[in-house]
Amino acid sequence: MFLGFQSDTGPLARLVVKHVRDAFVSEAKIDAEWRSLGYTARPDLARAIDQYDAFVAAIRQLAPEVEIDFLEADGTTTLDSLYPRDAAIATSKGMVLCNMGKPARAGEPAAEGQLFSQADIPVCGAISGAGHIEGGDVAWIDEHTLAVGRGYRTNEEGIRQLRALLGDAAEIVRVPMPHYRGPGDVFHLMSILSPIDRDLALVYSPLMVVPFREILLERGIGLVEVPDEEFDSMGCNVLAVAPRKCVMIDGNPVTRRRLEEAGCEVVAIDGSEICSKGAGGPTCLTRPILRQCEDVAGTGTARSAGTPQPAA
Ligand SMILES: NC(=O)NCCC[C@H](N)C(=O)O
Repeated sequence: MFLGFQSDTGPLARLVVKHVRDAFVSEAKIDAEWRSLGYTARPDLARAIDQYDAFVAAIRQLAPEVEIDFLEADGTTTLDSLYPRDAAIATSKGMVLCNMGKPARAGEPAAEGQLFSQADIPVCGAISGAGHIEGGDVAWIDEHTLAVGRGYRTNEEGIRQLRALLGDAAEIVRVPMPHYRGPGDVFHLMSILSPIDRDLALVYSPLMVVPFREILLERGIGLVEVPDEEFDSMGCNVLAVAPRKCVMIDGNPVTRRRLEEAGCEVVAIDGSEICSKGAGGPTCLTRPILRQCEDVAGTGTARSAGTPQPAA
């Protein structure tokens, strides 16, 4: 049986990112877009570049062999393209291109699709028409189970199309999301859930529906709770680079201590320009493409999107 890359916690072998230099592009572009996109303050480009370089270094510190594909600057996307997780979903059948719930982000899936095609990363389909889904609403909780948040960015039609695309490759668990701060806010499933290992997830339970929390517990996933005072500082948005090896935003000391007590190695980055102002944490900054397999025979081979699944 394989964990495969239908995982949000296996050792990262390959990922797609967009350097902030190529997402923010220029001072003029920042000036033109930050308010209308809902950023809390104007990002400082020079500081953002330094922070982004440190973020990539943190990933490489925990996963020295990781292969990183960088999206290029393009004329069809906004500052929000800094957060490539949201534009695609990784599955054993190939990548699924999303259809963004935030209209200003409409150009991002095609831009990622172009990179996938240049880099020979298979794409198995796209969400389209009235269907909306964003990758931040989607998380693997085991190799066959995909949790999908049904909120303001992801609708029923998007989930229906995703189900049809995946067929028996995955069971989709639909997770109703609360209204919380309303449609203008950035509030994804991964705002309240970060998978950390096969048996561990970081959660913010006050905004999680009971049936989903129970599903996590029934599947043997232990929960590390983010305290109230660290929710707005994105304490709950933590990237697992490998099982129990993670990158988080600094300024969340209680969450960090709880993760370390659960056996995690944690690298914290300064996210004041690249995370806080645009409301996207380390998981949002990355689109994992390939995570190394775990298999009971111990061959430990990695498979790319679209590689046929061995029989369980
Ligand atoms: N998965 C995520 O939570 N992504 C963060 C996206 C932030 C971006 N400013 C947005 O509004 O979509």
